Formats: sequence, C-alpha cells, structure tokens
Amino acid sequence: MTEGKNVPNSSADVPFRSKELRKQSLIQHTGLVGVIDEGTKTIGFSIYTTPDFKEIAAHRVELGVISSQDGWYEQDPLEMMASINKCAEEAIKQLPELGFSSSDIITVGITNQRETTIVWDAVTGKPLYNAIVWKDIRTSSTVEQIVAKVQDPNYFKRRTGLPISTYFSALKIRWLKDNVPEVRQACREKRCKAGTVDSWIIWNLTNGALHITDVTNASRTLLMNLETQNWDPVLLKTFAIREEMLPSIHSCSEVFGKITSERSALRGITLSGILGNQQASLLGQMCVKPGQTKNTYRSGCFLLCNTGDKPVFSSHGLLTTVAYKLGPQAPTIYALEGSVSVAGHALSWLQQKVRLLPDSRDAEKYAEAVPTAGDVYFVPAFTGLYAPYWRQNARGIIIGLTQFTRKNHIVRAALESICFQTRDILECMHQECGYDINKLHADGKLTTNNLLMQLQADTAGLPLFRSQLMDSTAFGAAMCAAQAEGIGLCKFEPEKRYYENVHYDTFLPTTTEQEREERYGKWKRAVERSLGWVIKQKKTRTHTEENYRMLSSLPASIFLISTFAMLVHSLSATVKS
Ligand SMILES: Nc1ncnc2c1ncn2[C@@H]1O[C@H](COP(=O)(O)OP(=O)(O)O)[C@@H](O)[C@H]1O
Ligand SMILES: O=P(O)(O)OC[C@H](O)CO
Repeated sequence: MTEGKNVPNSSADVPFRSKELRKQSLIQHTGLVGVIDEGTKTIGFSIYTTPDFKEIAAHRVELGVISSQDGWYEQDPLEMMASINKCAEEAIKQLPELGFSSSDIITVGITNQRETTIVWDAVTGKPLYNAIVWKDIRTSSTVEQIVAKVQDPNYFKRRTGLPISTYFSALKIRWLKDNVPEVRQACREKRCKAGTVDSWIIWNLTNGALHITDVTNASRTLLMNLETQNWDPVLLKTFAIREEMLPSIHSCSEVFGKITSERSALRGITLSGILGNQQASLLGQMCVKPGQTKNTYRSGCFLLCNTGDKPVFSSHGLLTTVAYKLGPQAPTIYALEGSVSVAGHALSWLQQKVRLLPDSRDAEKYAEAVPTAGDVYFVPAFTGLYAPYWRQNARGIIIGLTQFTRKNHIVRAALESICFQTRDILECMHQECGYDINKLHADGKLTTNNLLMQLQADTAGLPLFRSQLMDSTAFGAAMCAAQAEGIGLCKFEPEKRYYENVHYDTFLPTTTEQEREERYGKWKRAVERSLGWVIKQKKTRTHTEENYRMLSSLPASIFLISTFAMLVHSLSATVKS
C-alpha cells in the first residue's frame, strides 16, 4: 500500500487570505458550505462561502492504491475515512485566519469516484474487504462469458443505460460475495451492507444511521432501473444481490441528516448533497441546458452531454446516466456519457512505472520541446478500452517508433491520446445526442496543461472553454448542497452567473480539417492494433496473493453457473411477459 501524502492545495488564489481582506469584501455572507471530494487519486475537503461560492479553504491528500495483481485496483476504506476526517480537520483549521469558524459551516455535500464498491459489516461497521475500484478488471472473464451467453446484447442497456462491463458495481458486489468468505458469512447472517463510496462515507459519518445513495451513483451500479429509479428486481435476481444490502436511493439535493461521528470535525453539521464526481462537474460547469457538454480531465476522462429530462439511449457505446435530480420532487435530468479509463493515469504511468517523466506536471514542458509526436501514437488501453469501444481484450501500445523517437515524442503522444480518446467520444455524441455540440467545457487537474488544451481544440476542431475553476467537481457539489438548505443564490441558470469567480480561457482550433482527419485516421489504426491482444483472460489464480489462491476457483465457477442460470431464467421471463 502506498502512504497517503499531502498534496498542495489548488486554492493558490484563495480570495480571502486574511481577516483584513474579508472585511474589505462587500459581500454579506450567508454561511459556508463544505464539500468532501473523494476522487480515485485525491481526497479533499473544500470550504466555500455563499452566496458567491468562493473556495476559501481546502486540504487534500492522496489515497493509496493496492494492486496485488495485474488489473486489480483496491483501496483501503479505513484509510479513505481517515483521510476524509484529516482533510476536514485541516481545512477547518484554516478558517479562523479568514475570520470564520466551523460553526459557520451550514451544510456539507459529498462528491465521489463512482462505481467503486465497498461491502461492510452492519454490526461492527468494519469493511469486509478493500474497496474494489471502478477500473479493476478482475471480473473480465465473467463479463466475457455473460456477453457470449446473452442473446440480447441490449438487455442491460435498456434497463440501466449501461452495457455489461467490469466497470460497474454489480459484478464487483457479486465477486465479493463469491470470493470472500467473510462477505458470504455476513450475507448469510444478513449483516452485510454494500454501496458505492458515497454510501460508505455517509454510513461512517452518521454512525450507521443512514444507508443512502443518490440517483447519480445508483445509476452506475448496473442495478438501478433508469425508468423507475429504484433497484431493479430482475437485475437484483440476476446478480443474486438482496435489496436489503443496498442503500436507499435519494435525489442529489435534500437534507439527509446530521453528521454524528465523533471522529469528524464536521459533527453536528447537516449533509445535504450527494453526486457522482462527473455529474458534479457537469453542474459545476453550469451545463444545465440540453446539449451542453463538459469533459473532466483527471486520472480518467469523462465527457458528459446534458440531454434534458428524457434519457437518450446510445447504439454507439455511450452510457445513459442520470445527470442530476435537484430535490425529491425535481425532475430527473439525464446525460449521455463517454468514459475514458486512462487519461492522466497515462502520465502517472510514464512517471512512476517507466520513469520517463520526473513528475506528471512536467508533461507540458517535455511535450513542448518537440513540434509534433513524430508520428508516434500511444493507446493507453491498460485495462482494455471503455467508450465507445468497450473492449476488455485491448491492451496498451506505443506505435510508430523509429530510431529518432525521443521520450519527448512519447510524452506528447500520451497527451494526444487523451485528446484522441475524447474525439472518439465526441464523434458518437455528435451522432446520438441530437444536439449540435459546438464547444467543449473543460475542467480537472490536467487542464492546467495549456498544451493539452490546445491539442484538444486542434484534435476535436472545436473551441474549448477551460474553466478557471479547476475544481468544478467540488463546486458543483457545493451548490447542490447549498440549494437543499436554501442558502446562496444558486439557481443553476447558466445566463445568471451568481458566482463572479468563474471565468474561462478559450482555446481555438488551429488545424485544418484535412490535418485533423489524417491524424485521427492514424489514431483509429493504432486503436485497431491494440484490440484483441488478450486472447484469453488470465484465471484469477495466476498471481493472486496466497490466501486468495485457495478461495478463488470454486466460488467463481459457482458464480458463473448460477449467474447464467438466473440470466437465462430472467431473460425468458422477460420475453414471456
Ligand atoms: N499539472 C498537471 N499536469 C498534468 N497532469 C497532471 C497534473 N496534475 C495532475 N495530473 C494528473 O492528474 C491525475 C490525477 O488527478 P486527480 O484530480 O488527483 O485525480 P482523481 O480524480 O483520480 O482523484 C494524475 O493521473 C496525474 O497524472
Ligand atoms: O476520481 P476520478 O476523477 O478518477 O473519477 C472516477 C470516475 O467517477 C469513475 O467513473
């Protein structure tokens, strides 16, 4: 396990640095809003003023990843909670200097990495296994076999908006039930609870009083029916998951309850916002009108297009997902999403594994030192390819190497891979969302890289608007929580920007269409070559930790047999009805 370490705050330009500055402010503050932002790599707690939604304090730490074998990604749920508590404590410590105190925090919102799954014991409150992270591909062979058996390829999509994939939570829960004896035992004794990261955090912050999630997170489990926005009984049966294990599904913005954990510096404060992090950044970027599109560049890269109050179903590999529901009685707004599993992670790989970069923040400097990628293409399909390909058997390639290739070319090709993967998604979005996408809103840590932003505008042939608020994710969650409490002036109306601090940098395309198409054509050829590399998925046993070796094979086979039996049963029941 890697040790979590402090990372610098993004709030280098914190608006109120001292009491003095605060006094000079003409704004009558209506209270503070805190946001827990639990990302795959970074956990943070930020504090915003209202009604102007300025981030005045923040603390962030990195979360370790446990990778016991290729394609497995786990995180420690206890480390997660300790980091959240630490971040809240440290951010609150910054308040007195600014003329505020923790009692000024009226409410807290949560935004989180989606799909990542945790199971815990309802009696002890202890996790029963590590969190299985969204990009973990341990259930690949199961998915492949289900795909081969299921006659209707749109079976899951019609119900949930999602294809069957290792990405979503249902298979992870099922794997845990089948492979971890403690989980099986807890299930038998009806003390096993499961959920996405938001549910785990809330359970802990409320000492087990609340087991809830919101529609955005639930819509990523492969268990929620998109139409009813409830757990789908047929899918629960298909995956043999009991509903009592799962949280109740709520809107994203309502007063859920109070934080009661004695370990949290937030004790006594209400919780009133929950959103998956990509949906939160859609709101944070004020993409509230159908057709408005944002892309968030972090470890992965997630492009969402607001499609209004009707779900649009894709036949080109995009996901139909809930974008937000801003209150129990508010309409549900949907989005089409293209998910890219490896974006900034490719730079981390170049830094940590290949040691080709001293730091991922140096990528711009390295890539700028060469005028082009020298015809090198890098397809970072480390765990297969997500949208729009959904090919688990793809693996990463770097192609086009010559004796003149330098590391700078490879770094530049890594940046370009992020842009090409985004273009792959835009191509589908153009065809399917029914709106003319004529610009792209960008946010996320990687957007500090100016070269990446320019390459993206050039690759997509679209103007790109980079939010100067790098953290649209936390900002969206802050507004969502504030709205439930009726504080601030957040009406989510794009024309009325009640917050004065959001500005955009614009990057315009500088390439001709011919240049764009030529390079994009080559990218497609590179992608072709990455597909089908894994001929047969490795058995779970191959490099497993010793204690797992003994457990893996039998329950896995039971899972396959029982899952297929149930699938066939439920499919035939569906056909009959
Ligand atoms: N200044 C930067 N330039 C380029 N890449 C960066 C920069 N800062 C971070 N990254 C990349 O961003 C990713 C992490 O972003 P972060 O927001 O912490 O991720 P997550 O959403 O997974 O928690 C890493 O993969 C890292 O390589
Ligand atoms: O934490 P991020 O930014 O890598 O986001 C992860 C996504 O929510 C996974 O779907």
